[in-house]
Amino acid sequence: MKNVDDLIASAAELADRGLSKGEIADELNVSRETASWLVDRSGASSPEQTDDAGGTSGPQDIHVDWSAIGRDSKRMGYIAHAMADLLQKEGEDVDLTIGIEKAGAPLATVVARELDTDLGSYAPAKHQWDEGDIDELGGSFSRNFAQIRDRECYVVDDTVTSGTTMTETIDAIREEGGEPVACVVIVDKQGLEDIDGVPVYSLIDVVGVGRES
Ligand SMILES: O=P(O)(O)OC[C@H]1O[C@H](OP(=O)(O)OP(=O)(O)O)[C@H](O)[C@@H]1O
Repeated sequence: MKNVDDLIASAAELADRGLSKGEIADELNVSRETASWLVDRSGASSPEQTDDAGGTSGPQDIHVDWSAIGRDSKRMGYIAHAMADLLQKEGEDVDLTIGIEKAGAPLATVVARELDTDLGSYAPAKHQWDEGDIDELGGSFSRNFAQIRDRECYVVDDTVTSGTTMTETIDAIREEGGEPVACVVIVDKQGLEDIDGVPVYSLIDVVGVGRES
Protein backbone atom coordinates (compact mmCIF):
# COMPACT_ATOMS: atom_id res chain seq x y z
CA MET A 1 0.00 0.00 0.00
CA LYS A 2 1.69 3.14 -1.18
CA ASN A 3 -0.35 6.23 -0.58
CA VAL A 4 -3.49 7.65 0.91
CA ASP A 5 -5.45 7.10 -2.31
CA ASP A 6 -4.80 3.35 -2.01
CA LEU A 7 -6.02 3.48 1.59
CA ILE A 8 -9.15 5.39 0.61
CA ALA A 9 -9.88 2.84 -2.13
CA SER A 10 -9.37 -0.03 0.31
CA ALA A 11 -11.58 1.63 2.91
CA ALA A 12 -14.31 2.11 0.29
CA GLU A 13 -14.12 -1.54 -0.72
CA LEU A 14 -14.35 -2.72 2.88
CA ALA A 15 -17.22 -0.32 3.64
CA ASP A 16 -19.08 -1.61 0.59
CA ARG A 17 -18.63 -5.13 1.95
CA GLY A 18 -20.43 -3.97 5.09
CA LEU A 19 -17.54 -3.73 7.51
CA SER A 20 -17.89 -1.26 10.36
CA LYS A 21 -15.35 1.52 10.83
CA GLY A 22 -13.82 -0.43 13.71
CA GLU A 23 -13.36 -3.47 11.51
CA ILE A 24 -11.96 -1.32 8.71
CA ALA A 25 -9.51 0.20 11.21
CA ASP A 26 -8.29 -3.28 12.15
CA GLU A 27 -8.04 -4.38 8.52
CA LEU A 28 -6.01 -1.36 7.45
CA ASN A 29 -4.00 -1.08 10.66
CA VAL A 30 -5.05 2.50 11.33
CA SER A 31 -6.98 4.13 14.15
CA ARG A 32 -10.76 4.25 14.16
CA GLU A 33 -10.51 7.99 13.64
CA THR A 34 -8.50 7.45 10.48
CA ALA A 35 -10.79 4.68 9.25
CA SER A 36 -13.71 7.06 9.65
CA TRP A 37 -11.87 9.75 7.69
CA LEU A 38 -10.90 7.34 4.91
CA VAL A 39 -14.47 6.10 4.52
CA ASP A 40 -15.80 9.65 4.48
CA ARG A 41 -13.25 10.70 1.87
CA SER A 42 -14.14 7.72 -0.33
CA GLY A 43 -17.78 8.70 -0.40
CA ALA A 44 -18.74 5.11 0.47
CA SER A 45 -21.58 4.59 2.87
CA SER A 46 -20.69 2.90 6.11
CA PRO A 47 -22.92 1.27 8.72
CA GLU A 48 -21.87 4.04 11.10
CA GLN A 49 -21.89 7.36 9.32
CA THR A 50 -21.61 9.50 12.41
CA ASP A 51 -19.00 12.11 13.14
CA ASP A 52 -16.59 13.78 10.80
CA ALA A 53 -13.67 12.53 12.86
CA GLY A 54 -10.97 13.91 10.64
CA GLY A 55 -12.70 17.12 9.70
CA THR A 56 -11.49 18.67 6.49
CA SER A 57 -7.87 18.78 7.55
CA GLY A 58 -7.39 15.02 7.66
CA PRO A 59 -6.85 12.53 10.45
CA GLN A 60 -4.10 12.56 13.06
CA ASP A 61 -3.21 8.92 12.50
CA ILE A 62 -0.60 7.66 10.07
CA HIS A 63 -0.44 4.46 8.11
CA VAL A 64 2.88 2.65 8.51
CA ASP A 65 4.10 0.77 5.46
CA TRP A 66 7.17 -1.27 6.40
CA SER A 67 6.99 -3.58 3.39
CA ALA A 68 10.43 -2.41 2.20
CA ILE A 69 11.72 -4.28 5.27
CA GLY A 70 9.25 -7.15 5.25
CA ARG A 71 9.89 -8.21 1.66
CA ASP A 72 13.61 -8.71 2.14
CA SER A 73 15.01 -11.26 4.58
CA LYS A 74 18.34 -9.44 4.85
CA ARG A 75 16.64 -6.21 5.88
CA MET A 76 14.49 -8.19 8.32
CA GLY A 77 17.70 -9.47 9.83
CA TYR A 78 19.00 -5.95 10.36
CA ILE A 79 15.73 -4.84 11.96
CA ALA A 80 15.72 -7.93 14.17
CA HIS A 81 19.22 -7.08 15.30
CA ALA A 82 18.00 -3.62 16.42
CA MET A 83 14.83 -4.95 18.05
CA ALA A 84 16.77 -7.64 19.88
CA ASP A 85 19.20 -5.01 21.11
CA LEU A 86 16.31 -3.09 22.67
CA LEU A 87 14.99 -6.23 24.36
CA GLN A 88 18.32 -7.06 25.91
CA LYS A 89 17.83 -4.13 28.30
CA GLU A 90 15.27 -6.32 30.07
CA GLY A 91 15.54 -9.76 31.53
CA GLU A 92 18.31 -12.24 31.88
CA ASP A 93 18.31 -15.62 30.27
CA VAL A 94 14.89 -15.22 28.67
CA ASP A 95 14.57 -18.17 26.32
CA LEU A 96 11.20 -17.59 24.64
CA THR A 97 10.05 -14.99 22.10
CA ILE A 98 6.35 -14.73 21.23
CA GLY A 99 5.29 -13.20 17.91
CA ILE A 100 1.81 -11.78 17.41
CA GLU A 101 0.21 -13.00 14.16
CA LYS A 102 0.27 -12.18 11.51
CA ALA A 103 2.87 -9.49 10.96
CA GLY A 104 4.62 -10.02 14.30
CA ALA A 105 5.32 -13.70 13.61
CA PRO A 106 8.07 -13.30 10.96
CA LEU A 107 9.60 -10.49 12.99
CA ALA A 108 9.61 -12.69 16.10
CA THR A 109 11.25 -15.46 14.08
CA VAL A 110 14.26 -13.32 13.24
CA VAL A 111 14.37 -11.75 16.73
CA ALA A 112 14.29 -15.22 18.34
CA ARG A 113 17.15 -16.28 16.11
CA GLU A 114 19.08 -13.16 17.07
CA LEU A 115 18.51 -13.80 20.79
CA ASP A 116 18.82 -17.58 20.49
CA THR A 117 15.44 -18.21 22.15
CA ASP A 118 12.55 -20.55 21.47
CA LEU A 119 9.79 -19.18 19.27
CA GLY A 120 6.08 -19.01 20.03
CA SER A 121 3.17 -17.54 18.08
CA TYR A 122 -0.05 -15.96 19.32
CA ALA A 123 -3.16 -15.38 17.19
CA PRO A 124 -5.22 -12.56 18.73
CA ALA A 125 -8.97 -12.92 19.16
CA LYS A 126 -9.77 -10.53 16.31
CA HIS A 127 -8.34 -13.01 13.81
CA GLN A 128 -11.03 -15.51 14.75
CA TRP A 129 -13.75 -12.92 14.54
CA ASP A 130 -16.35 -13.51 11.92
CA GLU A 131 -19.47 -12.03 13.33
CA GLY A 132 -20.98 -11.43 16.74
CA ASP A 133 -19.33 -10.15 19.90
CA ILE A 134 -15.52 -10.27 19.74
CA ASP A 135 -15.36 -10.10 23.54
CA GLU A 136 -16.69 -13.65 23.64
CA LEU A 137 -13.69 -14.93 21.66
CA GLY A 138 -10.21 -15.71 22.87
CA GLY A 139 -6.88 -15.75 21.13
CA SER A 140 -4.68 -18.84 20.91
CA PHE A 141 -1.07 -19.95 20.95
CA SER A 142 -0.08 -22.06 17.95
CA ARG A 143 0.78 -25.65 18.79
CA ASN A 144 3.29 -25.66 15.95
CA PHE A 145 5.62 -23.48 17.99
CA ALA A 146 7.01 -23.35 21.52
CA GLN A 147 4.54 -23.26 24.40
CA ILE A 148 4.71 -20.84 27.33
CA ARG A 149 5.32 -23.46 30.04
CA ASP A 150 5.55 -20.89 32.86
CA ARG A 151 8.49 -19.15 31.24
CA GLU A 152 9.59 -15.55 30.98
CA CYS A 153 9.23 -14.28 27.44
CA TYR A 154 9.58 -11.36 25.06
CA VAL A 155 6.68 -10.21 22.87
CA VAL A 156 7.19 -8.99 19.29
CA ASP A 157 4.82 -7.22 16.91
CA ASP A 158 5.15 -4.74 14.07
CA THR A 159 3.03 -1.89 15.41
CA VAL A 160 1.13 -0.62 18.40
CA THR A 161 -1.87 1.40 17.25
CA SER A 162 -4.37 1.39 20.12
CA GLY A 163 -2.46 -1.14 22.24
CA THR A 164 -5.42 -3.54 22.31
CA THR A 165 -3.59 -6.43 20.65
CA MET A 166 -0.48 -6.13 22.83
CA THR A 167 -2.61 -5.88 25.99
CA GLU A 168 -4.56 -9.00 25.00
CA THR A 169 -1.33 -10.89 24.32
CA ILE A 170 0.18 -9.93 27.68
CA ASP A 171 -2.99 -11.15 29.42
CA ALA A 172 -2.96 -14.41 27.44
CA ILE A 173 0.68 -15.11 28.32
CA ARG A 174 -0.04 -14.51 32.01
CA GLU A 175 -3.08 -16.80 31.86
CA GLU A 176 -0.74 -19.53 30.59
CA GLY A 177 1.53 -18.98 33.58
CA GLY A 178 4.15 -17.05 31.66
CA GLU A 179 5.79 -13.76 32.51
CA PRO A 180 6.09 -11.18 29.74
CA VAL A 181 9.35 -9.36 30.42
CA ALA A 182 9.31 -6.81 27.60
CA CYS A 183 7.57 -6.01 24.31
CA VAL A 184 9.13 -4.64 21.16
CA VAL A 185 7.61 -3.22 17.97
CA ILE A 186 8.92 -1.35 14.96
CA VAL A 187 6.48 1.53 15.40
CA ASP A 188 4.56 2.59 18.50
CA LYS A 189 1.86 5.08 17.60
CA GLN A 190 1.00 5.59 21.27
CA GLY A 191 4.52 6.22 22.53
CA LEU A 192 3.83 3.87 25.44
CA GLU A 193 6.36 3.25 28.18
CA ASP A 194 4.65 0.11 29.38
CA ILE A 195 1.48 -1.94 29.11
CA ASP A 196 0.21 -3.40 32.38
CA GLY A 197 3.70 -3.09 33.85
CA VAL A 198 5.52 -4.62 30.88
CA PRO A 199 7.98 -2.22 29.22
CA VAL A 200 7.28 -1.44 25.56
CA TYR A 201 10.26 -0.72 23.31
CA SER A 202 10.00 0.58 19.77
CA LEU A 203 12.43 1.54 17.06
CA ILE A 204 10.19 4.48 16.20
CA ASP A 205 7.67 6.38 18.30
CA VAL A 206 5.09 8.44 16.48
CA VAL A 207 4.43 11.70 18.25
CA GLY A 208 1.47 13.87 17.28
CA VAL A 209 2.35 17.53 17.10
CA GLY A 210 -0.28 20.09 17.95
CA ARG A 211 -2.66 17.67 19.61
CA GLU A 212 -4.52 18.90 22.63
CA SER A 213 -4.03 15.70 24.61
O1 LIG B 1 -2.63 -1.78 18.85
P1 LIG B 1 -3.77 -2.30 18.04
O2 LIG B 1 -4.84 -1.25 17.82
O3 LIG B 1 -4.34 -3.57 18.57
O4 LIG B 1 -3.23 -2.57 16.56
C1 LIG B 1 -2.00 -3.20 16.32
C2 LIG B 1 -2.21 -4.53 15.70
O5 LIG B 1 -2.89 -4.37 14.44
C3 LIG B 1 -2.13 -5.01 13.41
O6 LIG B 1 -2.57 -6.29 13.25
P2 LIG B 1 -3.67 -6.72 12.17
O7 LIG B 1 -4.93 -7.11 12.85
O8 LIG B 1 -3.78 -5.65 11.13
O9 LIG B 1 -3.09 -8.04 11.61
P3 LIG B 1 -1.74 -8.30 10.80
O10 LIG B 1 -0.71 -8.59 11.84
O11 LIG B 1 -2.12 -9.45 9.98
O12 LIG B 1 -1.39 -7.07 10.00
C4 LIG B 1 -0.71 -5.01 13.94
O13 LIG B 1 0.04 -6.03 13.33
C5 LIG B 1 -0.88 -5.22 15.43
O14 LIG B 1 -0.97 -6.58 15.76
